[in-house]
Amino acid sequence: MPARKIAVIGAGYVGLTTAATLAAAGHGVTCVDVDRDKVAELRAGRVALLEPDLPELVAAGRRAGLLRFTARLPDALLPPHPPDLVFVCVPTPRGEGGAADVSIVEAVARDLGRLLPPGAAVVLKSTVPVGTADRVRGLLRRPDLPVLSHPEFLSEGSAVHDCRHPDRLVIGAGTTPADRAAARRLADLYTDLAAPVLLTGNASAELIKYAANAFLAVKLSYANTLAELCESVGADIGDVGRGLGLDPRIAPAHLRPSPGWGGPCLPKDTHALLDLARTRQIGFPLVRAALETNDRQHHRIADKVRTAAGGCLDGVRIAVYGLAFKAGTADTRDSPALAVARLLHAQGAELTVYDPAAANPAGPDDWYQTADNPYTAAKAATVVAVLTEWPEFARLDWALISQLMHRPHVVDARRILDPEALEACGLTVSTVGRGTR
Ligand SMILES: NC(=O)C1=CN([C@@H]2O[C@H](COP(=O)(O)OP(=O)(O)OC[C@H]3O[C@@H](n4cnc5c(N)ncnc54)[C@H](O)[C@@H]3O)[C@@H](O)[C@H]2O)C=CC1
Ligand SMILES: O=C(O)[C@H]1O[C@H](OP(=O)(O)OP(=O)(O)OC[C@H]2O[C@@H](n3ccc(=O)[nH]c3=O)[C@H](O)[C@@H]2O)[C@H](O)[C@@H](O)[C@@H]1O
Repeated sequence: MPARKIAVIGAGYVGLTTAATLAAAGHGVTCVDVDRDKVAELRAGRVALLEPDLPELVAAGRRAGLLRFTARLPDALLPPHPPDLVFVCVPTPRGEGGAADVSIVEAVARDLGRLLPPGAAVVLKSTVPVGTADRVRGLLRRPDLPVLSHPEFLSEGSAVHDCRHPDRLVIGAGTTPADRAAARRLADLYTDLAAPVLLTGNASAELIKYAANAFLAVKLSYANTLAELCESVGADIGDVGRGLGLDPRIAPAHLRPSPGWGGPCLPKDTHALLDLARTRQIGFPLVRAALETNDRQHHRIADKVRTAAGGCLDGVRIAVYGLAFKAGTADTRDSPALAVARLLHAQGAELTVYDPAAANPAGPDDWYQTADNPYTAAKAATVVAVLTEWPEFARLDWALISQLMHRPHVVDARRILDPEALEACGLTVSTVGRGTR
C-alpha cells in the first residue's frame, strides 16, 4: 500500500479518529477544524474526547511527523501538502422536519472546488442523505474531482478499535473512470484490514449508512417493548435477549433494554431516513414506530420513578445516575438520560445528577443540580434513577447510599445492579425488563 497524502476536514469523533488511524498506518495526514481552540489543544497534544487509545494514537502520529493540525483549510489543501484524498467529516445535524442539515458539507464542497489542486478525490465520510454526492459534484464545479461516498460505522467509546477492526468498508462512486480509479485508490488504504470492501454506487453507499442506523434503532425499540412484556408476564429480558441473540440471524448486540436509545446519530439518522422515504411518498411505519416506542420508553422509565416515589414527584428529590447517552462516552447529545430527567423535572421533581464523565449541558436555565460524586447526589433523595450503564455504579457502596437517602428506592433502567445485593442493603429495586411473577 503506497503512503498517501490525506486531508481530513473536521476533528471530531469521526475526523480525529480517522486522521490518527491513517497516520498510524503511515500516511501523511493534515486535519483541519474551524474550531481554533480545538486545533490549539490538539497542537498542544491534548485530546478532549473520551476515547480509549485516541490520545496515544494522536501523540504517536505527531511524533512521527505524520499528523498535523490546522484551522486554515488552504493549509490542508495547497502545496506543500496537496492531498490525494480529502475526507469530509463535518457535522450533519438534524434539520427542519427531520431531514439532515447538510449546509456544512455544502460549504466545505464550495471551498474544495475553489482550492483543491487537480488529482485529489473528495471522500464523504459524514453521514449524508442520498443524493448528496451528486449535489457535492455540482457545488465543486470541478468535473475533474471524483466524489466518493464512504460512510463511517464506528461507535463512540470504541472509535479507535472500530476504525482498526471495521466490520465492512463501504465505498460508493460514480460511473466515470476517474471515480472508479479513485474508489480503488481509497480501497487500497485498507488492504491490511481483514474487513470486506463493498464497492457500490454513491446512492447505495449513502443509503447503507441510514439503513444500518435505523435498523439498530428498530432492534433497540423491539428489545425495549419486549422488556415491558417481560415485566408483565414474569419473564426476564436478560434471558430473553440472550436466547434471541444466540440466533446468528439476530445477533446479540443492541438487545439490552434501556431508558431509550439516543446519542448524536441514531435519532437524527432515523428521522433522516423517514424524511427520505416521505419525500419519495413511501411510508416507513416500522421506523416511525421505533421512534414512537423510544419516546414511550422515556415516559415508561419516568413512570417507574414516579411509582417508586409513591405516585407523586412534586417537590420530591431524585438522584439521577448518568447523563451520557451510554457508558464510555462523555457525549450527552440526544441522551435518553436527559430525556427522562426532563420528564421528571416537568413533574416537579428536584434533581441532583451525577455522571462520572459527562459535562453539565443544562444551560442557563439550570433545571437540575449536579453532584461531583454519587453519594452527595443520593443525599435526601427518595429515588436513585440509574439511567446510564456506567460499570462503576454496580460497585458503589449501596449500604451507604441507602442510609443517605430519604427513602431507599432504586430504579435500574440499565440492568447493571444486582437487585438481591441491593435489597440486602435495605433498598427496594425496580429493574427494567424483570417480571416478578
Ligand atoms: N459520532 C459518531 O459516532 C459518528 C458520527 N458519524 C457522522 O460523522 C459526521 C461527524 O460526526 P462527529 O465526528 O460525531 O462530529 P463532531 O461534532 O464530533 O465533530 C465535527 C467537527 O467538525 C468541525 N467542523 C464544523 N464545521 C467545519 C468546517 N466547515 N470545516 C472544518 N471543520 C468543521 C467541528 O468543529 C467539530 O470539531 C456526522 O455526519 C455524523 O453523523 C458517523 C459515524 C459515527
Ligand atoms: O452513526 C453513528 O454515529 C454510529 O451510531 C451508533 O453508535 P453510537 O451512537 O456510538 O451508539 P450505540 O452504541 O449504537 O448506542 C446507541 C444508543 O443505544 C443504546 N443501547 C445500545 C445497545 C443496547 O443493547 N441497548 C441500548 O439501549 C445506547 O445506550 C445508546 O443510547 C452505531 O452503533 C454506529 O454503528 C454508528 O456508526
